[in-house]
Amino acid sequence: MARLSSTGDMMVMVQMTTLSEEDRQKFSKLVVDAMVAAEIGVVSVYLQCNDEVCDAARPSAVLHHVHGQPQLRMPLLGLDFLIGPLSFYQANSRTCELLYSRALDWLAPSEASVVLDVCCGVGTIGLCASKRCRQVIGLELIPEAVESAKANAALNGVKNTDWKVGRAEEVLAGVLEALDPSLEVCAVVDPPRPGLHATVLGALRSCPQLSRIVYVSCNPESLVEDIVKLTLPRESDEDPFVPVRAVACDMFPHTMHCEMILLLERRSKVADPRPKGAALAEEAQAAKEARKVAFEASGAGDEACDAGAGA
Ligand SMILES: C[S@@+](CC[C@H](N)C(=O)[O-])C[C@H]1O[C@@H](n2cnc3c(N)ncnc32)[C@H](O)[C@@H]1O
Repeated sequence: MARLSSTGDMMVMVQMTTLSEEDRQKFSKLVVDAMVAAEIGVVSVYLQCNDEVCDAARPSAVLHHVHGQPQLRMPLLGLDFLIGPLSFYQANSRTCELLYSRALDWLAPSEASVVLDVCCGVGTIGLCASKRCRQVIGLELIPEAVESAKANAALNGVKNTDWKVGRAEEVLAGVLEALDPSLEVCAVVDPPRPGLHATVLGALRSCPQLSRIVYVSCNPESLVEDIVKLTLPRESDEDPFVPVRAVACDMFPHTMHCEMILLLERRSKVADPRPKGAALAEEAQAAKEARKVAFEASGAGDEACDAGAGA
């Protein structure tokens, strides 16, 4: 892994199989000497022991800091972020600024609102939002990233943030329950490729204080699945989200991949652009589909078929 800051500084993490102490020292010297001699701005080098057959090391993989700074400084939208080798950071710093600016413009938090930063990494989006809102609450799986988020808040003099380490699917419901019900809430979600856990989608959808979601996604397939779960009308709740606008963001130029930003708002807050008759017909059809899906999921359909077969 090589990570380049806009300052020209670079962090490098080299994976190797587990070596004896003596061999590791020799290998480390070769790597560091070569990188320093190359004069390409390497200011931090790590070795990671990975005995797997793929490059995704286990979270418990042993890490050795063998040269320079333990963290890399990444300036972003007027703030500074210190990041370690295990934390996620957007691959393209220039496009990342465009993406976060657009995401926060669409989120448009009021000064009185709480911003949830779900899958917050080192806290970049939440910290960039912190000046515009009352409080930021970040949720993140990787402990190193949460420690960086806390350190980055302190580094930038930001005091209105709270960071929770753990799986969003285990932490979010408790966070929402603990919120003062009079507060307005909006959320940025930026999950990994598989998208959000169903529990997270359910908690977001059923939180009445939550008026707006900005979904940042690196995988259009899981994005679509999650948007359907947030927006499909159901008989049990009156105010689902509706997709309002979306834009693709070329985070990975010269590849087939792109990042998406999608804004969702509560249906009651959005004027329906469809002609009235068409809207009613579409909703009746959607409700019919939803009833069919619920009926099939309950297994009642199978029982009916079985009964029919036996008759
Ligand atoms: C695409 S990255 C986005 C990070 C951050 N928002 C940013 O822009 O730098 C997704 C983040 O979600 C975290 N993550 C993955 N699964 C998670 C889960 N179940 N609950 C909370 N965070 C999770 C990853 O560790 C990673 O930091």
